[in-house]
Amino acid sequence: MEIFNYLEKYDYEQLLFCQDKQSGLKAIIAIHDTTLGPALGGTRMWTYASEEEAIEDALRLAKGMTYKNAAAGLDLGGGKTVIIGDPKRDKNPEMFRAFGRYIQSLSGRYITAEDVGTNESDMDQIALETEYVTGVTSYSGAAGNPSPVTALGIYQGMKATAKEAFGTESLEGKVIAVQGVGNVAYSLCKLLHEEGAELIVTDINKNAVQRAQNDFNAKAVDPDDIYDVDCDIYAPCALGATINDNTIPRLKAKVVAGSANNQLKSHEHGDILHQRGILYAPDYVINAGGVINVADELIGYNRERALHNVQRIYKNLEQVFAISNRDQIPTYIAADRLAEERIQAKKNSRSQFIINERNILDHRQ
Ligand SMILES: NC(=O)C1=CN([C@@H]2O[C@H](COP(=O)(O)OP(=O)(O)OC[C@H]3O[C@@H](n4cnc5c(N)ncnc54)[C@H](O)[C@@H]3O)[C@@H](O)[C@H]2O)C=CC1
Ligand SMILES: CC(C)CC(=O)C(=O)O
Repeated sequence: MEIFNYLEKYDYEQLLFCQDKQSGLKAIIAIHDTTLGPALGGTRMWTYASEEEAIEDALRLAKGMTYKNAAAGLDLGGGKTVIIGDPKRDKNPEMFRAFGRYIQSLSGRYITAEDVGTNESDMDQIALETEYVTGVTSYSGAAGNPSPVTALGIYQGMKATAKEAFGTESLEGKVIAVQGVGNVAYSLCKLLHEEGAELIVTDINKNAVQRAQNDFNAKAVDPDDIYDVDCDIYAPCALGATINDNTIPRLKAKVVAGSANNQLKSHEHGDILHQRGILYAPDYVINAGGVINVADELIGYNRERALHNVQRIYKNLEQVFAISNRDQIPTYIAADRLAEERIQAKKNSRSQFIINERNILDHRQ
């Protein structure tokens, strides 16, 4: 990868490599855009096939956070971290403390939270070294695990999408295929089950599948079969790029709405969904619940306010669908326009975030 070419092409600000031999930390922090404020985005720990794959993931996820935070109306820019390693085998507290010191060295330009492979205890370790971490449990007024709130946002967004596609927001009796039943999707399945939806689930983790079968009467299929099942809604809740050339022709659903980041392998797959009449709820609009929740920590966490703000996802999606219908464009382009307009408006008066100006962190208690 020609790194500077890539950074220039998609207008990234910063890419940092952080290494700590003693703890085994190998982290990549990508900061995409801080026009709206400090970059907030989670830390993913994953076993990447190569360093290049890890860099690409960090970059793509960071850009997604810029758009997510902008579309959600947050005064925050976009960034993300990936830690290379197996979260089940390679984690240790010192690793997250070392990572926390690297975050601290950025003086607030980047704030972290959980993502795939990391949890509240990891954030608590980071918090021993830096205040620029959210989703922690270790002090009063902490937001804790964002996943259930992300799930609530997906549920709201799925209802808005169902209303647009089926003429009713009710999910009762709808058949919903859920790919990956981890932290977010387990809570999502609970809400869907309570509303009377029929669930078909898959996961590479057999225990996760078993739990969904026991708790929600879900039907289970093998991981690769989830694309072929007869369903109304496909909910990708595992990793990215599952909407691609191989899977689109197999989808029976009328709606794609789930929590995974970067669901479209590339932009053209958003065009193909549009052409096929499959309504796509843009990933970074529908899955903003977690970041809305942890961002509230920055102004003194109030759960009631955070949950109230998460309800905005319903309206944000209605706005995306209205732009898409008005301009006859795919929903992913409509969402990009919404986010880019907000960033551009701010860019007219200022650009990068620097710590010694008034910003969201001024409210931190
Ligand atoms: N946790 C949060 O609050 C947020 C999460 N997201 C995104 O939502 C997605 C899920 O996040 P979490 O639930 O936190 O992660 P998780 O790690 O708890 O759950 C992901 C699940 O997907 C399964 N999985 C992985 N590859 C699979 C495959 N090929 N087929 C079937 N299952 C597979 C895993 O075994 C795991 O159970 C990720 O893409 C994440 O970036 C987005 C916004 C916020
Ligand atoms: C998990 C969230 C709190 C932040 C994030 O990284 C995301 O929304 O993808």
